[in-house]
Amino acid sequence: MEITEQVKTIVVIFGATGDLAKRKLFPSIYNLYSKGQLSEKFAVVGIGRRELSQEEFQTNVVKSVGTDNAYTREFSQHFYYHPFDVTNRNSYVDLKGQLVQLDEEYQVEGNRIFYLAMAPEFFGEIAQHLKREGLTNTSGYSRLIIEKPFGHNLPSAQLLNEQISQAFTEDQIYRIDHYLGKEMVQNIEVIRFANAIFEPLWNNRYIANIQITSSEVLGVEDRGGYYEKSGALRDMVQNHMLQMVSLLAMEPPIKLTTDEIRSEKIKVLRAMRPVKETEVHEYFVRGQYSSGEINGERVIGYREENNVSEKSTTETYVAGKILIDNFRWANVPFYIRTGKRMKEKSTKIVVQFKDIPMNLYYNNSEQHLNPNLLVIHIQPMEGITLSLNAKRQGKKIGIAPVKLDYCNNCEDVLNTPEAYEKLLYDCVRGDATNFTHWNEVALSWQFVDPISRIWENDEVTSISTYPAGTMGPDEANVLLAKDDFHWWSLSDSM
Ligand SMILES: NC(=O)C1=CN([C@@H]2O[C@H](COP(=O)(O)OP(=O)(O)OC[C@H]3O[C@@H](n4cnc5c(N)ncnc54)[C@H](OP(=O)(O)O)[C@@H]3O)[C@@H](O)[C@H]2O)C=CC1
Ligand SMILES: O=C1O[C@H](COP(=O)(O)O)[C@@H](O)[C@H](O)[C@H]1O
Repeated sequence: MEITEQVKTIVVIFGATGDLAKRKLFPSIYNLYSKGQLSEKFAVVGIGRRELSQEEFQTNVVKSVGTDNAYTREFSQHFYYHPFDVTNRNSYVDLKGQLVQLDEEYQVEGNRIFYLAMAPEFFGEIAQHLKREGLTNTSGYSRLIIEKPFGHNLPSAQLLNEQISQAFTEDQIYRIDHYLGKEMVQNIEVIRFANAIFEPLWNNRYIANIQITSSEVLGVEDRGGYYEKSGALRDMVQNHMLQMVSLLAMEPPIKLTTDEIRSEKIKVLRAMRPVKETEVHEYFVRGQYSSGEINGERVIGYREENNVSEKSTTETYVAGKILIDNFRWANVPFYIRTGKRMKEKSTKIVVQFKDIPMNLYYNNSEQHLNPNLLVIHIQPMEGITLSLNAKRQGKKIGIAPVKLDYCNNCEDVLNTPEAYEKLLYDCVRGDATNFTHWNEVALSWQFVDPISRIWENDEVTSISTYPAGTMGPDEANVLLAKDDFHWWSLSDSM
């Protein structure tokens, strides 16, 4: 039986009237509470500027949880609203008084988590006010959860890191990458290191290439302003995609501790071959969605979205080839692609094994055996598929592809905890393994910065478009074709 560790803490959410709090944070805290992972000894203080009464704030919490009954109302009684402008230093004194009072009332033993669910320009200032006004000085723990984006490029990330490091030490800082909270992303490590059949093959002798796709059907929605400055490279590649690459490529850690795992991931990021500015076009492809059709409905192009320039060259799609210059991965391409308004919502990893040395079954050169594929289905379906070749029934030597499937969430789709729920629980327990260390953030920016520099200086006309509802621009297919590979279809059923 799994032993549930009950935790006591106060969580201060900066940005508690925002979208992230409503859609992800309140429901996640509720799930922890209803599963008994949060004890009765917890309180949440929400910060925002708008005027809301205590009752209105608690009603918003109940609404975001989705069920209004005695239990959820009782849950919402743990929530307190404290409106102020985070740039106003004096307000932190009042907040401190409130935390001292709640600490006593809920007996949380001085444990405090400060969750920055706000625009990044406030991160440094909030951290510094928390320190100067003594809110981080407590008898329990004091931790900072920080949302993405962590900077815009390496220099801005360094500046931000310096600011928050004046108030919090590295082991108090929890930088969220919500992909690291996904069940099947966490499973990568287990699939690799708990199975005798994979690890011996997990290298350049047996693997031909690895493909990671994270495609979305949604467009930029109401985030045009943010996305114009970010684009898919900063929004998805710098963080989620490179994190998946590092989990797939890292060496087995000597122990499953936070430091050991992070240290192995950092080595991968260090070994990634830098893309020279002159080679960006050879290794990376970008695209922008034009109008198209998704699920039978017309959708507008990126340049017609709200808060997007009609001449925008911001990429909504990126495909790239990454090489890792170490003994294990020399010459094995890791292909990544991610984009908005694509054909389907899906995150998948396909490990393509090398062909067998000699094909005994077909002596005509037109017929090939399918390579073995290990597919890790991250979302929406969660599971693993292994594609093999087997004898076609009845025929003398006919070969048919067969699949061994494991579906993680087929029985109960609702049972998989949300990434935010898992990450919050990790933070209250002090487990930073699934958060990104500063060195990971810095190395990731170092890798993507030359690419964005080139793209930002490119001619306006140089961005390819792809119709919404497709799998991206054709150049992404050419990228693999140059190496005699192709993208494996996402619609491969489980
Ligand atoms: N939404 C999402 O799905 C995701 C969001 N993120 C990140 O999370 C963070 C928050 O995003 P999101 O919730 O969407 O943003 P929203 O714009 O929806 O919310 C912003 C919040 O900040 C508060 N706020 C803004 N300025 C001030 C101020 N000067 N003083 C006090 N409060 C202020 C707002 O409160 P009020 O309006 O009451 O002043 C509101 O609660 C961002 O860093 C974003 O990049 C990351 C991944 C996904
Ligand atoms: O961080 C982000 O991730 C989402 C995609 O997350 P997923 O869990 O739905 O795959 C993306 O839509 C967003 O632009 C980006 O900021």
